[in-house]
Amino acid sequence: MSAETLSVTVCDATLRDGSHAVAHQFTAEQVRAVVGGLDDAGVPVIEVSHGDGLGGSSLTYGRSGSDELELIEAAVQTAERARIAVLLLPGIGTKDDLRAARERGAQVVRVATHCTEADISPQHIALAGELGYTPIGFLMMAHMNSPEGLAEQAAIMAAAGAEAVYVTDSAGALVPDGVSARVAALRERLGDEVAIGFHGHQNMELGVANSIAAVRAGARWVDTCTCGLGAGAGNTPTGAFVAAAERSGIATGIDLFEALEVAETTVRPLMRRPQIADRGALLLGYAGVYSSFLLHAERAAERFGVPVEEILLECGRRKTVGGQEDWIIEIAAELASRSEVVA
Ligand SMILES: CC[C@H](O)CC(=O)C(=O)O
Ligand SMILES: [Mn+2]
Repeated sequence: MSAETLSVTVCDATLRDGSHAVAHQFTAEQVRAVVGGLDDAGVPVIEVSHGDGLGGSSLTYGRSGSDELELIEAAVQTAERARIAVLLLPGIGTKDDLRAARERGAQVVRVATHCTEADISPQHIALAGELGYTPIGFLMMAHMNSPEGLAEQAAIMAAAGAEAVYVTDSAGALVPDGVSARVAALRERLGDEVAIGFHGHQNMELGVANSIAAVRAGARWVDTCTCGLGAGAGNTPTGAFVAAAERSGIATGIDLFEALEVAETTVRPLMRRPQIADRGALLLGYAGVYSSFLLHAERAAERFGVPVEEILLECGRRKTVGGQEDWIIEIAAELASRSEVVA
């Protein structure tokens, strides 16, 4: 296939992954402004949910400032062309959450599991199909499984009815070769009936390069966030991806200049800190730690008076996965008591 014929569906996840970066405090007014701008720019799919997916509002993951169903409804009412997507992690979100979001007009759902636990997704994927969603599988922390192992997991999601399955680099730990190998393995295992997606994080500043590598290896869905707003150092920035894709002969259908306009006028003013790969964020990628652990680790570091880097490196050594946010506190407490013993 020549590079000129490649085209991808971009899902802008600013209003979901970006929710981590604003402590889940998006308002309906902000959702309308962001969705309006992205829709005008031609972004075909826009994801809106708590950062940890439907039902994520909790003490463990952080309480939402606004009811996420109202945010989804605001997005649906604003979008003229774009489809609104939601994220669901079985065990955090429930089947009732899936039904409620569908009633508010969400059309696409990504059912997310750890990269070795696709077997907890079939009932949610099947229900999503019955409800009329486009069901998509989302294999998180993809660096923690081999290409072949990940392909086996993807096959479970595909058999349940997923129309696409994502290689999700939750920790921003993959380099382009690792992305290509995983996408190629899924491609070979799933054939042409099921599309492959890629979701990247910027912890080692490879979001755009990894996304282009994914497309070259056969991915046809790519996740981005406007201004990169997302967990850790953020996600593959929408503007940078659209520009690099255009220069690489990959069609996104998105108007670069309009995407940059919504970035500068609507999303950048919402940012609480710059999305950069500073020491903590970079170590997430290097140590292979879930991007959304960064803010939890920073809070624990302050509370226990220990270096955030030590917490993150220990999370990496323990191979922590999503849902184990409470370990961050435990690790910080242990580090603090060890340093007391030394003193
Ligand atoms: C907790 C859900 C998580 O933020 C999903 C995601 O975007 C990822 O794994 O990268
Ligand atoms: Mn993410």
